[in-house]
Amino acid sequence: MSEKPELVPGETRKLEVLTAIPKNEGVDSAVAATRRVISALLHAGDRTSAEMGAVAAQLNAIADHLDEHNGPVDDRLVDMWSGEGVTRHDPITGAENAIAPPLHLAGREDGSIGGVVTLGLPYQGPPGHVHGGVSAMLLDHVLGVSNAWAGTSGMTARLTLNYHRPTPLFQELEITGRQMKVEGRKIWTEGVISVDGEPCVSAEGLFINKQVPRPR
Ligand SMILES: CCCCCCCC/C=C\CCCCCCCC(=O)SCCNC(=O)CCNC(=O)[C@H](O)C(C)(C)COP(=O)(O)OP(=O)(O)OC[C@H]1O[C@@H](n2cnc3c(N)ncnc32)[C@H](O)[C@@H]1OP(=O)(O)O
Repeated sequence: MSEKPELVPGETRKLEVLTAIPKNEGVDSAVAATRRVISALLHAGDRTSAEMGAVAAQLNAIADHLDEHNGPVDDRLVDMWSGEGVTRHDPITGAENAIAPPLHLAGREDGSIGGVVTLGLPYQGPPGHVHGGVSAMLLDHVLGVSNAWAGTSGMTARLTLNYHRPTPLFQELEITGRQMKVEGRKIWTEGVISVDGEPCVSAEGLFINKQVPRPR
């Protein structure tokens, strides 16, 4: 068994960005524009059918153009799982994933990781607040990356969530995670979503050290 909250003295890992930073060019800016579209379409129901029909035609033309120039899905999968691609496609931090908020994460010298994100309308559950399943998704990922940062990763076997208070939309959320313990193949990891230092959702995960092979 090894306790893993602290790095050993002298270890050289420094604060390090664990997710790709959007470069605001090329695909990153196209994805950012798509996020705007997703948000703008919410409650756009008071427009006329003709206006929205024209919007649908434009969006379909864009999708047709992208599909035409995309390689086969098997090749895209291989690219996603090599090099920088690993942090660019996931649905939480991925700069090239329009459904990612996106959250930017950094590893810290004390062995924890963290990041901030502000969520808007697409992530709403209770009025004006974040959907509980979205919080679960964010925390599952943050716990998974905490494991990568600590050096021993696995698949989520069990995720326990406690919802302490409603998590607001449109306010900066701080999300942190830390690997707590490794025992054989079992990995215990914890994380929290806070606002102004007050916890909104906390998570405890049991991960099992097993990797699904990367496509190649
Ligand atoms: C330098 C740093 C750089 C960092 C760069 C950053 C980039 C980071 C890149 C990438 C980060 C990505 C982050 C992603 C995060 C997302 C995570 C997910 O979404 S994972 C998908 C969802 N999870 C699944 O789909 C699992 C499905 N389940 C399974 O595959 C299996 O059930 C599995 C692997 C969990 C276990 O199966 P078995 O056959 O390998 O092992 P068995 O023998 O069943 O269990 C082992 C032990 O664990 C216990 N166990 C298993 N499941 C349990 C459970 N649910 N509750 C309690 N105990 C359980 C068992 O009782 C057993 O314990 P006993 O050894 O007997 O003591």
